[in-house]
Amino acid sequence: MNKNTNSLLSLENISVSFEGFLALNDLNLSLKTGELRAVIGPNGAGKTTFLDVITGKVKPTKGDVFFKGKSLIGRKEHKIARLGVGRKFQSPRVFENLTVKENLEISVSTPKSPLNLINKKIKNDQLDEIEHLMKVINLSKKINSKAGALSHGQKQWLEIAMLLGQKPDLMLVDEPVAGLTDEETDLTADLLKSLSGENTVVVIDHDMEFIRRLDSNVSVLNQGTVLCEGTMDTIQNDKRVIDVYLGRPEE
Ligand SMILES: Nc1ncnc2c1ncn2[C@@H]1O[C@H](COP(=O)(O)OP(=O)(O)OP(=O)(O)O)[C@@H](O)[C@H]1O
Repeated sequence: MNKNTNSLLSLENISVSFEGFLALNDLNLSLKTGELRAVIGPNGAGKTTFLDVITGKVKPTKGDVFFKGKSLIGRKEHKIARLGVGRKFQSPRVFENLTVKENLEISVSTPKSPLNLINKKIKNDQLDEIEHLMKVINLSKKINSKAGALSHGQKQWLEIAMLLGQKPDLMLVDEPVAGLTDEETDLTADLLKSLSGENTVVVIDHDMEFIRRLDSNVSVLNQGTVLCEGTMDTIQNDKRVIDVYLGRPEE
């Protein structure tokens, strides 16, 4: 039974064992609809495994995951995606030889089929949606550019828009600013921040300036469990977080 009935997502007492090694160890974490949540932690803390459990890629050895009141345990990855969980991996996966517009056409087309694109069966409301998405990611001027010609940051934003086009109820975004310039990093934070409220978003990253700019609640993972949760100011002043992750400024 889902204990957190107000939550969109809740992981309850989740453990994952890889041949006896506990990558997740009794992890509890829940999210409300419309929330933006950052998840940070040292290398090997279990952040990727946490996402893998939600998407059904990894099966927990213990515990339960509830999404929209339904248990996700035992469901196949594509079924979980169909239930409304969307994931963006670290490196952008856009179609480089297609234009920005064509990439977005694929993401908003239903059912997803290249034939829909070839036949130009894009409905008016889908065209409105594409226009809206291009404004969200500020790429309206690049509408007819090949995705392959975009900067790394612009590709990341295009892929975020493609994910948005699928209208998931939950977006999982894995290290979106790795390799981005400082300016692109700030713009990515502002973009993700602007999505909260209408969208529920989990962002994993190591870049603390980026996490601060998200201005969201932060969950700190360590050794497969949640060490601390709260605002950036709260977690930055938490002795346990300083000890295991942030470190102390050099004297
Ligand atoms: N398939 C696997 N088999 C064995 N051990 C694994 C497997 N996947 C992950 N692990 C181990 O589980 C632990 C958690 O890994 P995970 O990738 O979730 O951490 P992370 O917080 O995402 O780390 P990073 O910040 O380096 O990406 C690590 O010690 C990792 O070596």
